[in-house]
Amino acid sequence: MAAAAGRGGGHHAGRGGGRPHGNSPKAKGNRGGSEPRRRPQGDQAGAQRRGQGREKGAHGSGGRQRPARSGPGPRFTDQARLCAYEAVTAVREDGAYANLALPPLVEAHRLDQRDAAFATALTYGTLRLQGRYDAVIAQCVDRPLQQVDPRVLDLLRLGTHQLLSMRVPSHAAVSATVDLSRLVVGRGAATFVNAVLRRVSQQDAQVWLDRLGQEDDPLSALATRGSHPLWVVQALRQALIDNGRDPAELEALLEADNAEPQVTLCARPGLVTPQALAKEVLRTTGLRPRAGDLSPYALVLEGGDPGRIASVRRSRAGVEDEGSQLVALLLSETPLQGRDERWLDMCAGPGGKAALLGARAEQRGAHLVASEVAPHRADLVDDSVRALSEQAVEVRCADGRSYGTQEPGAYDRVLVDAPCSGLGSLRRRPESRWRRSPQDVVELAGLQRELLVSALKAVRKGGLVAYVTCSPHVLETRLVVEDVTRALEREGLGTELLHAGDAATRVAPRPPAGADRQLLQLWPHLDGTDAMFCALLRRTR
Ligand SMILES: C[S@@+](CC[C@H](N)C(=O)[O-])C[C@H]1O[C@@H](n2cnc3c(N)ncnc32)[C@H](O)[C@@H]1O
Repeated sequence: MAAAAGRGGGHHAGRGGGRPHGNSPKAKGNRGGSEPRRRPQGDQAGAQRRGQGREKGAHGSGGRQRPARSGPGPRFTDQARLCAYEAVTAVREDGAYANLALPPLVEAHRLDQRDAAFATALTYGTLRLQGRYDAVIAQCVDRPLQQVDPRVLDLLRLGTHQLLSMRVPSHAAVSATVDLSRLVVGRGAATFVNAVLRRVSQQDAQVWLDRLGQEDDPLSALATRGSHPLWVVQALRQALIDNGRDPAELEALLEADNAEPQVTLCARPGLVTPQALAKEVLRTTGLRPRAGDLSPYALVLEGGDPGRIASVRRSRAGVEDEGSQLVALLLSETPLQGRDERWLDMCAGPGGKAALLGARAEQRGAHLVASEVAPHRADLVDDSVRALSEQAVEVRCADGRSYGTQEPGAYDRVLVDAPCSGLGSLRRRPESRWRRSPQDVVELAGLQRELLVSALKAVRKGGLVAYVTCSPHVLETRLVVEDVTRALEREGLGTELLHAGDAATRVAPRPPAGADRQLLQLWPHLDGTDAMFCALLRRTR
């Protein structure tokens, strides 16, 4: 059914019967039994970059990794803004992901820490608030934005972000963007950018916000001001209502999506304690982290580069949102009657939850199969669990949909962290809101149903399944659970929906905002986490 990805190939029950993984040198090496299980080279962050480099995004910006003025002649002095421009353009032209495109650009432009932080804030902020800025810019140009050279529009968005959302003095924001325009597009563009940004700079951010969307219906106005596509705003409103919340929270939710998330670490149990990790963070970064609210293993930092922390580099700790930590713990910490030895993470890549579950499995004498369909993401899982023993965690490359038929009733606990629209993690993926469409949600909802069916068949009677998404969209959350449990009931497979809110209250240092509900939904504006969803199901028949 599955191919072993790097570890545990020798004791894999279905090895060789499914999706081949022979292209991976690591998998080959392990099959031959000659490669050491723990790879000696490389840190986690570096390995993630290498792995992600095979995903859409990094290769898209491959042609941009050289500073535009690195050849003969004077080096353009404002490398930070040039770097941000190249990142934003790579996102627009090549479909790159900002989080993958930016690091190699920062390196290529040889930015120091301060400039790297500036370029990152400028790139991410510009992409997140692009909808709002386009509405501002549209009021300052005398033609439809579709008729503006897209490179010039990128420059105008970058300039507008500096003017309205960063602490850059107006004259500096305008003149620096004009200089950049002259360099990357030409003189004519620079004159145009100068005229438009001067108009933008005539009002402050609040005046612009008050002016935006005045002639629209209230939801469209909110979408423009909050810089989200209208269909996303409608879906989020529906999700709030579906979870018994006041739709008036919508504005706060959109604003939370527009804020920079804090850096959260997970001190993987048995590998490093939160206390020891906190000391290490202080020593390495000078920052004093605070304990998490929702996960006993979480530490929250105001900033800093987690790649510098040795425990992170050695996979004893990882960068992981508190919401992600909490939902993994809901699966591992909810009491179970009978055997509790075989755990499955069905959609494990890149491996944050697998590492936390694997750490708990190791402490409890259980065995985790961390399974992922995409070979390069299975490699990332392998990297993320490398501090754990081979007895505790086995990484496989397999389609999660096959477990229900290939290994029925074999597992005691199963996590389905399903591929989803990601509408719950818009803070982290600044461009994703502009890329996704309602059609994506419909397509993903089909796959999510198949994966949950497979999980409920793969778990033994009395066993637990956690169905998780990083989206609050009703189609990807409650409706998946309801449809699947109803359909399986007709086949004679019974399930009981446990109270995930109560389970969260038992696990989390502070109960999340939605702790009163059976289906747990976390919220960026209330919990400070991604909008993770978790349904906890026990198989009864
Ligand atoms: C939301 S991510 C999982 C995140 C992961 N659990 C973590 O905490 O790092 C969903 C993953 O499911 C994988 N996936 C997509 N289709 C799949 C399938 N049919 N079977 C197994 N995994 C699949 C994707 O490649 C992606 O890595």
